Parts: sequence; structure tokens; C-alpha cells
Amino acid sequence: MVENFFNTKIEFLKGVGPKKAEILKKELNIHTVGDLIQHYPFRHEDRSQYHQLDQIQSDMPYIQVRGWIRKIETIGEKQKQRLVATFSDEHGSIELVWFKGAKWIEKQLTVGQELLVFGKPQLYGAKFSIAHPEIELVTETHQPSGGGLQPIYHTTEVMKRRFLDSKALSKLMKTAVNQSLEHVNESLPDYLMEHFKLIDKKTALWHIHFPPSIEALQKAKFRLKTEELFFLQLQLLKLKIARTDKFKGMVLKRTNLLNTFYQQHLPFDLTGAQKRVIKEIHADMASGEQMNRLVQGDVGSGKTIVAFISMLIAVASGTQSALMAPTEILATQHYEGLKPFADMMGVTIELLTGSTRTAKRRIIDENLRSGELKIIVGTHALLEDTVQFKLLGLAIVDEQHRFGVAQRAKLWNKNAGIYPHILVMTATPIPRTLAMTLYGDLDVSVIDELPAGRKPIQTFHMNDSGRLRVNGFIKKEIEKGRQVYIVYPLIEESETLDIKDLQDGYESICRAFPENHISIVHGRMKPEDKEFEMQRFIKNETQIMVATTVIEVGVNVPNASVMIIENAERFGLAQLHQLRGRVGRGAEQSYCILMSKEKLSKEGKVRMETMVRTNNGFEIADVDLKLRGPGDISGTQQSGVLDLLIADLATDGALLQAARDAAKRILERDPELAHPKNQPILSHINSLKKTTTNWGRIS
Ligand SMILES: Nc1ncnc2c1ncn2[C@@H]1O[C@H](COP(=O)(O)OP(=O)(O)OP(=O)(O)O)[C@@H](O)[C@H]1O
Repeated sequence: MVENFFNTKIEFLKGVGPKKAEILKKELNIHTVGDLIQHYPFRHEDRSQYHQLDQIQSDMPYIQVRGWIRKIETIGEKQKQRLVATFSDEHGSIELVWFKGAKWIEKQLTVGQELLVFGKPQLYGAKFSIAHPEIELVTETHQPSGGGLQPIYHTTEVMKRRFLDSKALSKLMKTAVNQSLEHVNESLPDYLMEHFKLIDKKTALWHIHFPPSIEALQKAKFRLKTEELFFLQLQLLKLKIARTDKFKGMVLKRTNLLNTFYQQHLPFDLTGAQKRVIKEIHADMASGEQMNRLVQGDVGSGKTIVAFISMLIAVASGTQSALMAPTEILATQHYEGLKPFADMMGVTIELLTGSTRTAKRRIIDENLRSGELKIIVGTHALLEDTVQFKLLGLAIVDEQHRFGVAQRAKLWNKNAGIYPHILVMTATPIPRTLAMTLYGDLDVSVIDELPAGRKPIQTFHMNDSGRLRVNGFIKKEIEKGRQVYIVYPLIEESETLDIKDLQDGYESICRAFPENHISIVHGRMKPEDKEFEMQRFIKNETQIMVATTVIEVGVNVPNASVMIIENAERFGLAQLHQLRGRVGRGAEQSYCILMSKEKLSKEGKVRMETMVRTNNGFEIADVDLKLRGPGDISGTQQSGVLDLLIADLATDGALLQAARDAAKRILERDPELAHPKNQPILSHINSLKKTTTNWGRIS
């Protein structure tokens, strides 16, 4: 059986033994032969050619050179001490540099020695150097192996010290892959192989580690990526189908109550996107199947009204509605956004959070159980056992990637076997590829249009030398009757010394704007104090709000037209976009000023440029994904679905879509995968269930 072989414990592989096995487990989480062969190299080095030292260029990722050590010296004082060897071939010379802890290298090097050197060249002044190069001694008895593409594997410092470096790993890999090949079964049917023009799995597995050429490596990569994305999407789609079959939804239909709202109370015309999304939600809720839909909206796109109308559909059909948000501030914001609409319609609504007092809580619990309370908005507090509904028709989860699937499930399991409709909302757009994966089992709606009349926010990037101009600008805006946010990344001086912390900032702002009233809000304040200050700002009693990122999401003060973000380089793109979204919510022209230090990292620069260039959250999300990779997008780390071995959501978007389309077509025609031609797919899925490695398995 395939899975049995791949489940073979790593210590039983020839050449491994208990000691190495221990290191592999600890350092790389490799427990089985299957885990090992899926530890794909992150790059290959072309050892078939040597570079000439007079032809080195700074954009070369890696070079291989052969030459002689000419001089060895130790340079610099204590902490900055480094070992520098001058190294040359017939054409030129470079420096090889080792920082701290180079004693053992020093012992190995002698002047006149012939070496093979491998590493990334960097230009310092007019000279190239390679820091911590890989070296191989050339002697009469040891001629370098050379030749071909060598796999380079991720290893750790501990592994290198214990002689399990990439080269040693490559040796083990050769044994493992060799032994594995006869157990590898083709997992994709012929027609898919033809459709995607894929090489067979055995060849792919061999070539991903030990390719005979770059072209072969690319084909192997493509094959394995396609397979990975295909099985991921197939399983997500299967999950969706299984759920639809299992959980019949309550049929909730449009009633007069909704018409009354539209005709008498809707304060504005809905945007095209809002109408479309409401229609999609409504169709789901009336379909007889359980809705599982993700609504993605850009900041300020008007998600609240969409949430309210969906809730009203549920309430009008005699059921209840819940909205769960990840923080107390957010839950409160949602509650305040929804309450005026609920009041207009005579629908009962309450807020339940960790700070709701016991007496009030008891009443809420009771009214939820009796069905008198129609809409509940809250935090995790909603998940507590005391919270029971009479009949929950719709659960909205304001996700922000912070709730896991398990937590979401807890909310909808409260209904004694009747599954409510589920709407997941995200406040910041996430890239399509990520949504397709992270929420691949949900239908997706997108609110990608801002209400009419909004002027695009103008964004500027400045540094301290522009401080006086910025202050002058703030004054002018306040004179026009507008309000201003000034946001700082930190409140604690101790965290980083060079950061102007909030308190400092507050004091200097008070000095710069003596005639204005200024609010301050941060995460360490008591909720009631925070609330008090927020209210002062909302009522325009204060003109400037100095805050940390507690105001990041959900705050809605349409009269605020200027957002100043201090130390903007410290924020991620999604957060900058969220913060900027606090302005531009009224009819006035709004501005966002990103204050940063003068010298920025490459990534920092891209972030600032992106913010200045576009207001489109979907575009920003794409840049963010490219810069940081999917694992770093806030909160997504916990999600097992993102543990991709070889595919990359930032660059393989088109392939992901093609894989999803293929999976969908197959499931539409053959939902049980029972057709003989789909046999390879079915047996692969079945083998995944039995294997401990995650070769395309989703958790
Ligand atoms: N169709 C519309 N026409 C005019 N104004 C609208 C429309 N839809 C929503 N608004 C207003 O736009 C503002 C933003 O709406 P809302 O608070 O729902 O945004 P949001 O999508 O929740 O944004 P964020 O996530 O940034 O808080 C509110 O003041 C709301 O009343």
C-alpha cells in the first residue's frame, strides 16, 4: 500500500538512524519518509559551470567560482570582528567574509589553497565579496563533484552544526526518493494530465529534487503545483457539497417588513454592488439550502446596511439574527451602526460583550431564549453556553481572519440541529487566491463599489521635514470645520526607543494646537473612558483624535477628513488601508498623510507608494500578498489550508483558478468520483486519509 510506505518512520530509512531522526523531527517536523520526500528544495544551484571573477555582477543570485586563497586576515574590533580572505582566479579577485564565530573556518583556511566557492556576491565599494560562502577544498584526491543542478534544502543552524546540512540532506533524499518511486501511484487521470500538459508523478518527484535540466525542474514543479492546488480545491468543493447535502437551510423569504424598510426608511440609494450582494444573499436564504457566504467589502463600501437587510430578512421570517465580531470595540461599532435601523423598524436589538453586566446579561439570555430579542450583536461572549436562541436564522461573523472554523461552527451549532444561514464578512479585502483557499468552501460576494459622491481620498507620503506644513494643513482643515485623526503605532515607550510614543505625540500636538480640543484613545484605557472620548469626537466636541490602532476598524465619523499616520512604515498595508478608511466617509474631500522616517526599506517604500497610488483595497491586498506571502496575512497562520508545500498563492493565481475550475467540472459530472476514469483521484483522496503526511490533505 502506498500510504504504508510513506508512513515509514524516518529512523528506518537507510542512513538516518535515531540521532539524525531526532534532529529531523525537531528541526523540520519531518517524521516519516513521506515528510522527507516532500521537503522540496527551495532552489537549485547550477554546478555545471564556473563563473569568472571579472564577470561577476551584483544582480547574480549565486555564483560558483574556482580559485585560490591569497591572503587571510582578521579585521575590526570585538563585536564587528570578521575574517576576510582574498580569493582570486585567473581573471580577478573577490573577498570572502565570515563574521563572528569564524574560528573553525580560520583553522581550515591556508594561503595558496585551491577552493571551490559558492555564494551570493555583494558589492561593497568597488569590490565584490561573499559573506559566509560555501566552500569545498580542491585537492588531488578530492576533485569537486561539480556538474548538474544541486538541490538546496532549508536547514537550520542546529542542523548545520550537527552535520546535517543541505548536502547531507540531499544524500538522504536520494535514498528516500529512490526507494519511494516504486510506491508512487499516479494520482491524476489521463484526461487531466493531458488538459494541463503534465508529466507523470514519478518523474516529477524525482526531478523536483534531482533535475537533469532547468526545463525538467520547471515541468516537475508545474506538475506538483497543479496536483497540490487541484486536490486542495477538490476537497474544499467536496466539503461544500457535503454540507449542502447534509444541512438543509431554513427557507427565509422577503416579506412586507422588508418592503416597508425599502420604501420608508432606507436613507440612501443602495449602490449597484450592495444591491447585487443583497440579491445573492436573499437568493441563498430562500433556496432551502444553508447559506455559507463570504462577503468581502472594501473599507467604507457600506457593509452595515447589507448586514442589516440580511438580518431583517431573517427576522421578518420569524427567526433571530446574531452578529459576532472579534473585538469589543468592533462589536460596539456594529451595534451602534445597526441600532438606528433596528429602532426604525421596531426590531429589538442588544449588545453582548465581556463587559455586559450580569443583570443585563441575564435579561438578554432570557429574551434570546424566548425569542423576544431578535438581533444580538456581540463578541466571543455569544459563544458561551448560557446563550441560547429560540430560533437562530442567520449568523453573521465579522471575520477578519481571526475566528477559526471551529469557533464559527460553535455559533451555528447552538440551534438544536437546525443550521442557521451563515454570512462571513471581512472588513479588509483579501486577494482572490487567498479567498478561494481560505474560504474555498464558501460562496463569495464582493462589494467593490463605494457609495456615490465619495471623493477618492488623496494620500501623501512625508517625513519629519514636512512636519510644519502638515501642522499648517491640519489647522486649515479644522478651520473649515473638519476633524482630524492622528494615529500612532505604539503606546509603550519601552517597546522601541526611537518611536515617538502616543503620549509624547499627544503632548506635542497639544502644544501645536493650543486652541483646539483633543481626544486621546488607546488600548490600555478602560472601555468606558475610551467610549467617553470617542463620543466627544463623534459629537465634534474635540477636533483632533490622537489614537493607537484601536480605531482601525469600524469607526465611522463622516466629518473627519484628515488621517495622519505616524511611523507609517511600521504598519502593514492592510492596516494602513483600514486606517485610511476612517476618512473619506462623508461628502468632503479627505486626505491621508503617511509620516515616515526618511530612509525606508525596499518593502517599506513599496507600501508607501502603493498607498499613494491607489485607494482600491483589492489592489492593495494583492500587493500585500506579493510582499509578505500568504502565511503572514493577518491571522491566516492558524489555517491549515495555507500549508502549501509548493504552490504559491501570490504567484500561482491563474493555476489556482484553473485547478478549481477543473475540480468543479469533475464534481459536477461525477460527485462521488465513481467513474472509472476518475479512479486515480478517488484512490489518492482515500490514501490521503490514511497518510500522516499532508500531501494535499486539508485539515
Ligand atoms: N449606498 C450608500 N449611499 C450613501 N451612503 C452610504 C451607502 N451605503 C453606506 N453608506 C454610508 O457609508 C458609510 C460607511 O458605511 P459602513 O459603515 O457600512 O461601511 P463599512 O463597509 O462597514 O466600512 P468599514 O469596514 O470601513 O467600517 C456610512 O456612513 C453609511 O451610512
